[in-house]
Order: sequence, then C-alpha cells, then structure tokens
Amino acid sequence: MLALAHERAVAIQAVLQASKVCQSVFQHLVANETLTKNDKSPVTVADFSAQAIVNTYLEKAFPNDAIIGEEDSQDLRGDTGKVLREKVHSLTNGVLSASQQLSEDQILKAIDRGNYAGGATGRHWALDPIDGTKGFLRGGQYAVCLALIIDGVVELGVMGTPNLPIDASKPDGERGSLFVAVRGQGAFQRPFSSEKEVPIHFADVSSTKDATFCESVEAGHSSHSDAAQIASELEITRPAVRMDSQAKYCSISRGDADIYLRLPVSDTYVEKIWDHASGNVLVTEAGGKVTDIHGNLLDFSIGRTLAKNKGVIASSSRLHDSVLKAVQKVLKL
Ligand SMILES: Nc1ncnc2c1ncn2[C@@H]1O[C@H](COP(=O)(O)O)[C@@H](OP(=O)(O)O)[C@H]1O
Ligand SMILES: [Mg+2]
Ligand SMILES: [Mg+2]
Ligand SMILES: [Mg+2]
Repeated sequence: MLALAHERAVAIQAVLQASKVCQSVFQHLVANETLTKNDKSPVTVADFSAQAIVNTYLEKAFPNDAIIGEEDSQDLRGDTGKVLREKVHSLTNGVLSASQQLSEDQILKAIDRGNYAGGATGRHWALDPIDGTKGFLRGGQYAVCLALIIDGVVELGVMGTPNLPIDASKPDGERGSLFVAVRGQGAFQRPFSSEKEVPIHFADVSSTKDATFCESVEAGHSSHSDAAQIASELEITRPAVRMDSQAKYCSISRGDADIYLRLPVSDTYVEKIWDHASGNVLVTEAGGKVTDIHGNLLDFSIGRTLAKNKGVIASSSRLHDSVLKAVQKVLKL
C-alpha cells in the first residue's frame, strides 16, 4: 500500500463533505450568517461548519493527531453566538452520518480541536475550512484546504474548489474539483462527481514572456502594483489572472497559468500555514517550486504561521529562478 493511503482517503472524504456544505450555504446565505473577525476579515457559518465537519472526520480516523485550524468557536458561544451556533449545528449534522450526529457543545469542541500550536515534530493537520472567504461571499473562487504536516514537512494536501471549472478551457462547464497530492506520489485532480483521478502538471512554458501569472483579487493581500512591475520585467504580456484563494495553486499546478505571486503589502503581516500548506505540496508534486521572496523554501515547522518567510513565489521549476530574480530586482531585495 502507498504511504499515507488511509490519510489521503479520509482527507478526500472530509474535504468533499465540507465543500458540499459550503456550496449549499452559498445558495441560502443570509446577512446575519456572516461575522467580521477582530482582524476585520469575514467568517461565515460555512467556515465554522466546514471546520467542524473536517475535524470530526479527522478525530474519528486519527484520534491522536493534532489540528491547526483557522477558526475557533468563540463567536458561536453564549447568547450573542446563539443564532450562528444553531445554524452551524444544523448544517454540520446535515452532512454527518446518523452515527456521527453532534450536540451543539460537541460541535464547538470539534471546531476547537483546531487550536494546536504546531511545531517541528510529530504529525498534525493544517485546515483552512474556507480559504478565500471574500471570494466565497462574492461567488468567486474559494477552497477547502487540508494538509498533513509530519515533522515540519507537508506530506499530504487535499483541496476542494467548488467554483473552479473542472476544465479551464470550458469556463461554463461543470465545476467542483478535488486536488490531491502526497509527497513523492504526484499531483492529481478529480471532479466532485466522480472518483476518477487524473494526474496534473505545470504547463511546459520555457520563457517567462509566454507565461501567465495569477494573484489575489484583494490588493490588500498581495501588491498588484509590484506584480505589474515584475510582469513587465519578465516581459509578460498576458493580463494577470486575479483569483481568490489557494485555487491559484491549483490553477498553476494544472497549467492554466504559470506563476503565482503573493507580494507583501505590509511589513508586519505574517502568512498563515493553512493558507499555503496544501498548495505547497500540490505545486511541488506537479513539477513546480515554491519559495518566499527571498528564495527560501516555506518553513512549516515553526507553528501556526510562516514567520520565517515573507511573501510567496510559486511557478514551474523551470521559470522559478527568472521570476525570483525579477521579484528581487523590483522589490530591491
Ligand atoms: N494583509 C494580508 N496579506 C496577505 N494575506 C492576507 C492578509 N490579510 C488576510 N490574508 C489572508 O489572505 C487569505 C486569502 O487569500 P487570497 O487573497 O489569495 O484569496 C485569507 O484567507 P481566508 O479567506 O481563509 O481568511 C487570509 O488568511
Ligand atoms: Mg479567514
Ligand atoms: Mg485562508
Ligand atoms: Mg479561511
């Protein structure tokens, strides 16, 4: 049996169920089901429910594994959290089997299983129940992102992308894919609607002038102006593809675009591991390379953040040196 086969299968089921909840919430989302967190970013009933679902699957299959999850239950507690809590309760139980049904209290506990601090040893999972919540709210791209980190290295990544066309050349065609990678075993895509996986890899682009780059929709998450200068330095003529979430990692890994730039807009922001862990192993397994703007590999061994890194550059291995050089020239590093 291949390494991590059971982990891979459980992660796929967990991400698939969580993705389906997100899809159904989007169709029925009402205003009082979204909150603004302390850092001014949004969170919805779907984020909480997706985290409860994934953590429940993980607890059942791997009771000894710790989890680093983006969300916690604080906003769902007490009188002020009652409306959201009840909604998250019914949504979550709606996808769990009869034997998995949870009380409100168990759901809050399931969400808070994601409170692990992380570190360099042992096994833990990193979960972003909805990456790109802003994309989710505007009907754009978002991703349910789950990764397994062992001794500080990302070994498995599974992402669900409910709104990404299965085939980029058919933008109006079927949507909803899973992207799956285990270190050393390649990168794969399968639709939500079938279990058939196909291998994916980067496009075979030999020069940056023929490349397409992608970046965040939010200029507050990645500098659009620096990216435009870097693109010009690389003689890129195609317009930037702006897309929310780690769907960017999925897009470059299957050759829809070639380069993903995440360029710091502030000196103080530190990237979170759940925003990059699953994308990191996917890109590597699809023939790509991921570093920060200094050319260092991302260090997932130091806790909940990527505090030793700044920004992200992901591209095919072939283009990475040229892209890094242009980034460093424009950012004067
Ligand atoms: N100032 C900042 N710089 C970079 N990333 C930021 C940021 N503020 C928030 N983010 C992160 O950007 C993620 C979305 O990335 P993108 O712009 O690629 O869609 C958010 O994930 P969530 O949506 O899970 O909260 C959040 O963690
Ligand atoms: Mg968030
Ligand atoms: Mg995120
Ligand atoms: Mg999130």
